[in-house]
Amino acid sequence: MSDGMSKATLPGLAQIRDEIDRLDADIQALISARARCAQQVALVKQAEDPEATVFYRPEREAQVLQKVMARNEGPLHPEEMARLFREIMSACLALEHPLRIAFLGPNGTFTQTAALKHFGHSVQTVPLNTIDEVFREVEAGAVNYGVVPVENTTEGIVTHTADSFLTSSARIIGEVELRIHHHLLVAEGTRVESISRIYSHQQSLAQCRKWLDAHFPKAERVAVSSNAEAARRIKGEWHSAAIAGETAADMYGLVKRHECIEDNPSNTTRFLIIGTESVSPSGEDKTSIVVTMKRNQAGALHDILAPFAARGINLTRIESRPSKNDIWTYVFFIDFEGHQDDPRVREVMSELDPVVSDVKVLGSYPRAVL
Ligand SMILES: O=C(O)C(=O)C[C@]1(C(=O)O)C=C[C@@H](O)C=C1
Repeated sequence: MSDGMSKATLPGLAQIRDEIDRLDADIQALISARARCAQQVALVKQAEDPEATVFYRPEREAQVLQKVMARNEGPLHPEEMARLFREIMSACLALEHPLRIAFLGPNGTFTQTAALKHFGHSVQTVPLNTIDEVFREVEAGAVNYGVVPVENTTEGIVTHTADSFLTSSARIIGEVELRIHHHLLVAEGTRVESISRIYSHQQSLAQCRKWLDAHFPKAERVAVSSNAEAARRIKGEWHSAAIAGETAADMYGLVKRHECIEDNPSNTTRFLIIGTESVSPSGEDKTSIVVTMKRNQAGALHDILAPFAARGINLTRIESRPSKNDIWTYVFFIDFEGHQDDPRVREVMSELDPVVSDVKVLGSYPRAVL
């Protein structure tokens, strides 16, 4: 016992369980009281803006989770405690207004896991076939928000997501990071010696390249549209395996033959939450912009970065992509710390204006808490 309680001073099992029952009743009453507060909040929000009531408030949710973690005294880990509150808030928000969240499907993808990590389990997740469709459904208002992958620590930027922002009116309203663990999955009864084909998404095959070279050098690697699709395919193929995550394994009733086979143990993917509203400052925010350079402009990158450096604003990502409009012109995707309403950020934006051909704010949003 870590707190020095010896066996002799421990209360009996029945007594401890009585105490747990009492605490559970208290916790339950408090959660119900909290849920009633959320119902009142919903009425206030509706009264303030009856035409376009915005129930989901990412900045407030981030603050609630930050407070939970800051005041946590153990023995539960701060992130574990925040995850519990994540679910309580998710249930409270569902009472106010149930959310529909589109994600890059099918069911069982890492993107769905990211969506549930961000919004909690009281939302309805809607699988869509492509990143384009997620953007379209969000813009059309057919769903409340969307979740798309944007970068991976091993494989870099998800170009399709980045390029979608060039033409879409959707805004970034949040981010979520997920540690990606890949497993080699087989159908019940498949013998490892008989595996001649391995299905997965192209990015996952790349993230497990060294492991595959070492363990299955002869197996054919087949890229499919998602890890969940790979898992679905091997259900009836006794000579095949799939590389996918925990959720897909559970969903399709597969056996994990080898666990955590990713080459980089800190393999992490960052996802963006997209919507149509702008988010108020939370105090711990990031802003994403896309800057179109002028053609053949000497020192262009320096001109873009100098205003940030002058104000000590930390850049968290900078990525260049070909602009879709003109050959040999480029756009820069830049993420930095701060909110677009911060005076320092406003100054940077007004300094950028004359030195670039275009600058578009994709959104300011709370830094990922979990
Ligand atoms: O504070 C609010 O605006 C609420 O609606 C309450 C609450 C919560 O449960 O704490 C629920 C949903 C919002 O996204 C943010 C917070």
